[in-house]
Amino acid sequence: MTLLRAEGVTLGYGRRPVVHDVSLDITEGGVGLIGESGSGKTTLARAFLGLLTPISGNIWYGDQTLKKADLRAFRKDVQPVFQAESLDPRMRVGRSVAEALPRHARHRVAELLEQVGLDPALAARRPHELSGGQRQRVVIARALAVGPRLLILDEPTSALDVTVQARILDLLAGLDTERLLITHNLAVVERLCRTSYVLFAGRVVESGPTGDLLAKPAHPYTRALRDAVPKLGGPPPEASGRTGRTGHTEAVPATTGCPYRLRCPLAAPVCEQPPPLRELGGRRVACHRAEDAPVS
Ligand SMILES: Nc1ncnc2c1ncn2[C@@H]1O[C@H](COP(=O)(O)OP(=O)(O)OP(=O)(O)O)[C@@H](O)[C@H]1O
Repeated sequence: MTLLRAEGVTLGYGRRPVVHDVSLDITEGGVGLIGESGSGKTTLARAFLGLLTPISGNIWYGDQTLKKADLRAFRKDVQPVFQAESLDPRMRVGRSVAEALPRHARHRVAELLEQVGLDPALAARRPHELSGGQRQRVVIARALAVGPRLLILDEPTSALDVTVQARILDLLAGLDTERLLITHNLAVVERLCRTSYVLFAGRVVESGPTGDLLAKPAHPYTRALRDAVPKLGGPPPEASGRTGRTGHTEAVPATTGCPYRLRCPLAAPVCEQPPPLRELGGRRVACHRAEDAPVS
């Protein structure tokens, strides 16, 4: 049984739904949630952390819905890793990590800092006295303090330069916790997630093994994302002239039929009908024209 899973979850703010009918299992080997800004990734992450209650559908923690689950056990099992800016700027980082530990285990700060590749002597510094990569390691050490089984990582490396990013990804890949990783960068999920879900306008448009998604995107949006993201270790997006987004920001999502149809090079009259999420070649895809997509 998977530790955490969403079943037909619709989420929103006030009465406005922004995530629609998403089902997602956090399976072994890492799960990536990919999509451009505003696609609903963080909203879904908040629901998985129990910070947002679904309008409909359920988040399951083992065999219980989050509503009925033992929240103490949940908070120990599932930990968020946010961006380094979430550290209290006034607090020495050793204390930040200590606060995440149970009282009887506060002596473990040095051990946790070492686990994330930091010199324990850095515990005496405040966040602004560390590099961006070091700060992100502190955030990871804090998340590891309670011995979680699953980390939920929201853009954990997006503020870092490419080489530092690669080292943080190495660190995350070496941990024996499960992970749900949220990013707009396919190169990051390629490194850390066996399975990926692509979100567009709050809907899953494609999901399946990450390697297959990248090698042969079935959905035109996955293809656009794949062709836009900078490669790890490659030139930064500015230098390559790529944005890391799809580059088609002029067309807003359609509110009827396929949400991607106003941007889609394959759009046809059939796309005015909502595409069901269907099995295709070992993955699930919500596209009427998936069979007509060029193969590559
Ligand atoms: N607190 C909020 N109140 C109202 N609307 C919100 C709130 N947070 C997010 N939204 C809206 O919900 C939608 C999804 O936002 P969300 O932050 O989940 O997207 P995202 O994919 O994580 O984007 P990004 O990559 O920029 O973080 C957007 O339209 C956003 O404007």
